[in-house]
Amino acid sequence: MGESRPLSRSEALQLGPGWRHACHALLYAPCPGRLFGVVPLGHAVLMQMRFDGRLGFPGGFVDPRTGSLEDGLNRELQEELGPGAAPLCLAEGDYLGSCRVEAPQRLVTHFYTRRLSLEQFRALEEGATRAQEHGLEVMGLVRVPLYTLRDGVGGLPTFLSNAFAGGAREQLLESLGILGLVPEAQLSEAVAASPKSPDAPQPS
Ligand SMILES: O=c1[nH]cnc2c1ncn2[C@@H]1O[C@H](COP(=O)(O)OP(=O)(O)O)[C@@H](O)[C@H]1O
Repeated sequence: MGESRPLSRSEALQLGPGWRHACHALLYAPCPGRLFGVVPLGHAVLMQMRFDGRLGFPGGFVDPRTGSLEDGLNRELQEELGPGAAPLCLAEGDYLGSCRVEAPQRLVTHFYTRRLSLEQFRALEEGATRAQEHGLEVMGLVRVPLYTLRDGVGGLPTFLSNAFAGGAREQLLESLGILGLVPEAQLSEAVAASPKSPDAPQPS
């Protein structure tokens, strides 16, 4: 994946036909539970295990020549999350930002976030096995652990050492900070402690 550069929605939509567009969304809900009765979960954040073994957000390629970005995103969400995604109907107000990447292909990614109730979030999880792409492009949904365990590595740092599709890891980190789901200092510590980070203590 080449270097990714932010650009505005209107700049993105003015790019020529040689550019492909993809929209993805972070869906989240406040989650009052505690792991082992002790560690606060904070929020449930949805990602998915993809067909290629990488983690990503629900969404996919869209064609802005045939409809709005959000039309394309909502269609992809239904294919990947099932009919339970239909009532969500993401809109321009859910848009967070866009990035362009030149290599290996000319791609613009558009990112959205939507806060759900925990009941809505659970209904999505329960319905996802009936989605058209379940077992095909989507192997299953996962919740992102937002906490860091007492060993300093378990939880978010270890989650971040997975393989991610495209710019999904950067989108996750940026939106967790912007939405205030994880304090910035804790995010930076999790990145540094992630077992694949060059700054992390390496196993001897
Ligand atoms: O969560 C993500 N965030 C950012 N880019 C992603 C994410 N998932 C996939 N991509 C990239 O977006 C493009 C579309 O991939 P995706 O597999 O979502 O489309 P599709 O479902 O229409 O086949 C690919 O270049 C992929 O690398």
